[in-house]
Amino acid sequence: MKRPKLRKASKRLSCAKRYKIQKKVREHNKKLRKEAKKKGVSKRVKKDPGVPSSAPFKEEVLREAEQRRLQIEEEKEKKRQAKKEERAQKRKKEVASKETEPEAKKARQDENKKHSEKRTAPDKSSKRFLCSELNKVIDASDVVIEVLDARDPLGYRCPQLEEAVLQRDGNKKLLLVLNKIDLVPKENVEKWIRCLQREFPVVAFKASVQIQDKTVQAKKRRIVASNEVLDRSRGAACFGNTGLTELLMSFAAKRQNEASLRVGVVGFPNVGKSSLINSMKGILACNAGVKRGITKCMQEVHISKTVKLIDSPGVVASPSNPPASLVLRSLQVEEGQESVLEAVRTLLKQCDKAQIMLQYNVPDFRNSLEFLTMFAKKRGFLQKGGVPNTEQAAVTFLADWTGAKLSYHCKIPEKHSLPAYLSDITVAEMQKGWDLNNLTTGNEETLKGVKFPNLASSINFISKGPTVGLLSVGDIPEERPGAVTTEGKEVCVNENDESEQNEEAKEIEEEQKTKASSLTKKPGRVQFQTIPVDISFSTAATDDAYDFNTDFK
Ligand SMILES: Nc1nc2c(ncn2[C@@H]2O[C@H](COP(=O)(O)OP(=O)(O)OP(=O)(O)O)[C@@H](O)[C@H]2O)c(=O)[nH]1
Repeated sequence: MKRPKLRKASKRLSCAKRYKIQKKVREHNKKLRKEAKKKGVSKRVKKDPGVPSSAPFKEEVLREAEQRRLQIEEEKEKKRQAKKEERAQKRKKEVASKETEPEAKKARQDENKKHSEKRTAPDKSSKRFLCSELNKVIDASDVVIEVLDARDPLGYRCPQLEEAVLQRDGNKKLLLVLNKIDLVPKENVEKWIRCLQREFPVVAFKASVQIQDKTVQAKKRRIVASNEVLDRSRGAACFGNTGLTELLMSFAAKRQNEASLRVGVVGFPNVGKSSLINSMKGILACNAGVKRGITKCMQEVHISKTVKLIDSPGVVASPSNPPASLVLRSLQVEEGQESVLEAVRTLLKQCDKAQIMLQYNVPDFRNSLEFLTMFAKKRGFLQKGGVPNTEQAAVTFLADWTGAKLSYHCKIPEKHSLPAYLSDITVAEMQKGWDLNNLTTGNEETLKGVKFPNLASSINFISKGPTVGLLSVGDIPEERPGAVTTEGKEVCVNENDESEQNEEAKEIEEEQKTKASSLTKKPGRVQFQTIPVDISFSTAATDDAYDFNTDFK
């Protein structure tokens, strides 16, 4: 009898055949892996699952991880710097050996070098280039406007710049513009105007920070279809521009010169030079922004037939200034000479801790790292696994201090004396030619229009006095990449700063101790720390601060 046919073929195999197939599959996979290795394709990295929210001591674990990450980064940075130095030394040796080569060859090489230098464009970010551009602006100007940040007018003054303007030929006039007055209490602004007026004419100014269109056509279009709500917002409003324009135009009209009045706008980086020019022109003629050192070259902008404004790069601050001044007025963070975390530490030391806690809505902190960790959480600056991004927090914090938001103010010096380069005669000379009555009424109108923060919501900042600037290209040392490290920072220490330096050393030591202790801890054991930490990851972190400026009636 014939057996009925099965519907499906059986999967049963002889062992020999099964082993043969398995062997073939193994060989095929091996081949694929080999090929991938040759191409450099590595295995997919497993995703970090992070710390689960239910885990006990999540805060401590995250903080430890962050501190470990920072230490690893620091070590990497140190290694990088060491390599750079090694390379620089090698280069030096090479140069030294070349010097011993025959004279004729050397001369030929020099000639080639000269040619190539001529061909290559100058490095626009170099301090020497910025300094030479600034000098060009001073030379080309009839009137020089020194822009000061109203939050620390004394700190933003540069004696070397003022002296240079007074000493140049052509009877140049110097005018002080107190910018960003909307970030300072009114009574403080008034006192500063009175104080500074003893030396030079002062104009109070609030630049518009929302000018966007770049062309004159766009400006016309904007006027036709203006959005009332937008234009009346605090940022878009500009005060003091009409007064300053009239002042310059009346000065230009009094001159017996047909050429237009050239007005150089100078000051430290991010003080608002470009914003001032844009506000006076009414369009975005110069690039402005929160980033420091945007302006690299001089730029002329006609604001009327008789007046021409010249934008300039920021004054180069001398490394001999106190660290707090350098943090706010030099570009050392942008140039990589100082880490942003260190800059924040220096800055925090200048302020009242309680006011910082109130302003940023954070609980008490022991050091800058702890502050930044809490600040990062408040703002929602988190990395993978919920680790607070302290670096981003530091950048934001620093931008607040130099940019357009944070309100802080400095006290006016009790005693006033003229600086060495100014005499009563020079002061009188500087006041000549200006319509001073017009200037006073213009300032009064500006002060009436601007919405000021009140004293209670403004941070009390301790000014370090005028900042030393480098005005002569010869004073600026040749820049060697990576030559200055954070540890080897060249800072002039005067007697007053000594105690500050000791404090700083203590703080660094404390921070390092916390790092070291967290690293030596045995895995699985969590140590208790009595740090008040806010664990609410509120999305409205920045909104819950009480705004003292708003009338909630
Ligand atoms: N609140 C406020 N912010 C201002 C004012 N003027 C300028 N700013 C802001 O300050 C920052 C710097 O302004 P810029 O005009 O780029 O400063 P700058 O001096 O030209 O800067 P550099 O190009 O670095 O030399 C920007 O974020 C501006 O929005 C002001 O009157 N009030």
